[in-house]
Amino acid sequence: MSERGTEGDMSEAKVLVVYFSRTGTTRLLARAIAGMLNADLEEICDCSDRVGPGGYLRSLLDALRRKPSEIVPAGLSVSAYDLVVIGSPVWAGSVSAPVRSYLIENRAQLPQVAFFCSFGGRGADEALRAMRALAHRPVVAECKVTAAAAHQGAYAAMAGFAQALKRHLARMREIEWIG
Ligand SMILES: Cc1cc2nc3c(=O)[nH]c(=O)nc-3n(C[C@H](O)[C@H](O)[C@H](O)COP(=O)(O)O)c2cc1C
Repeated sequence: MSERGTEGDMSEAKVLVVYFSRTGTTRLLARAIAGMLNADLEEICDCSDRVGPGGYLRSLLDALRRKPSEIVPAGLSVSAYDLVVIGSPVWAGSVSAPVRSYLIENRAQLPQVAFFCSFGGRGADEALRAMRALAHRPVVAECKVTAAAAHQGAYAAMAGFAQALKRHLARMREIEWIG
């Protein structure tokens, strides 16, 4: 499912924010960062039933087994963007299965990447490490936000993350002009 950003002061850099969210927390963060970067937004939809206790258990097992899940093919092509920002909930101290699949399926076409995750209280660094390893490329910036902070609207970390990404994109533009 995709939503288009509007034109603004970041109009020269094309940014896509992609995320998976089982219960809405990572979606909150994704919408916030997409707004800050005037980016397009795409939700990863997977084909497994992840609702309720059964869905929780299925998600936990997928994560423990480091098993990618079947996902709906992406609607927006990552190769059309200068930067792709990818967000995942932390599952069992790692990346969620749908984001694992997305990274595996799209990594050959990925431009520059940045990652964020939402989590209950532990395992965010490991999840970000797993995302880095799956992407097979250097990462511009990373951000982790607890679910509690996300639901309180505490987006200071996301604002700092967005600033770092804007600075990076501005530097890239300068290098292109000089080159
Ligand atoms: C299967 C499963 C495993 C989880 N494992 C962890 C974990 O290892 N560490 C943690 O801090 N939170 C863990 N959580 C909590 C989620 O990371 C957290 O609630 C997150 O913000 C949910 O994002 P979402 O609402 O976008 O799905 C887990 C949640 C699920 C469903």
